[in-house]
Amino acid sequence: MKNVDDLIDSAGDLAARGLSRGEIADELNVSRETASWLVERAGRSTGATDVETEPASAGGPQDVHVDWSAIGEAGARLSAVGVALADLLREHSHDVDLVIGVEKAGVPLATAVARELETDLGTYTPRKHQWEEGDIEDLGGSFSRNFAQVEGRDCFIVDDTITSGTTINEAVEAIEETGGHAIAAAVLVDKQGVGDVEGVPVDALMQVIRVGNDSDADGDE
Ligand SMILES: O=P(O)(O)OC[C@H]1O[C@H](OP(=O)(O)OP(=O)(O)O)[C@H](O)[C@@H]1O
Repeated sequence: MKNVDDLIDSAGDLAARGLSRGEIADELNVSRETASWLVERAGRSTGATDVETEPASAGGPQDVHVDWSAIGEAGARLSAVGVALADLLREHSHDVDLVIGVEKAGVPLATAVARELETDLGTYTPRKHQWEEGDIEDLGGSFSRNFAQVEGRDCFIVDDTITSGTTINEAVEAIEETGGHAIAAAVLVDKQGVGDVEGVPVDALMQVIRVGNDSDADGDE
């Protein structure tokens, strides 16, 4: 995807296929607010009338779409990026023998990291993946039984992006609640500048730092 028009078209296609705002946000790696804004724009350009709308500021939501498909579509590139993420994580410990990938996009990256670090691999599915309706806070995430279990073990966490920080927070909490211990996390791109979650360092190969204040109503950037 090269520009916002491509994103708007994709959001419109996904909405037409019946995907929810949350699913569109997942698919396009943007926040839910941005997904709603994109779908609204797609509806305007096609004249569709069955589009849910949410208020958006005149300039649209402040978000950054991360398209890392050039890495994800080629195994060799994915492996190379896995080496870089592993190198970040090695700074925190040489004794960790479990890497937890956050479903879905974090898992292929975690697989590459686990291979590089010669560790076991586990996966965590965030609660939002099980959400259909009702209060998302009533749901819990889950660790797949097809992979290594986290109880009693130190581990690293790997994901692709941080947008709000919700998922990485949830993953750290879930690991601790399950009896594991998160030593550090690494992602490709951190849009939030998380730094750490409850004392667990969070590293990123790239940080997105917005410069200037656009239409920021608070004028505090
Ligand atoms: O910091 P947050 O606001 O929580 O957003 C970041 C999360 O959102 C994406 O997952 P998502 O479930 O949307 O997509 P995926 O299933 O393709 O990984 C991304 O892979 C992170 O896990």
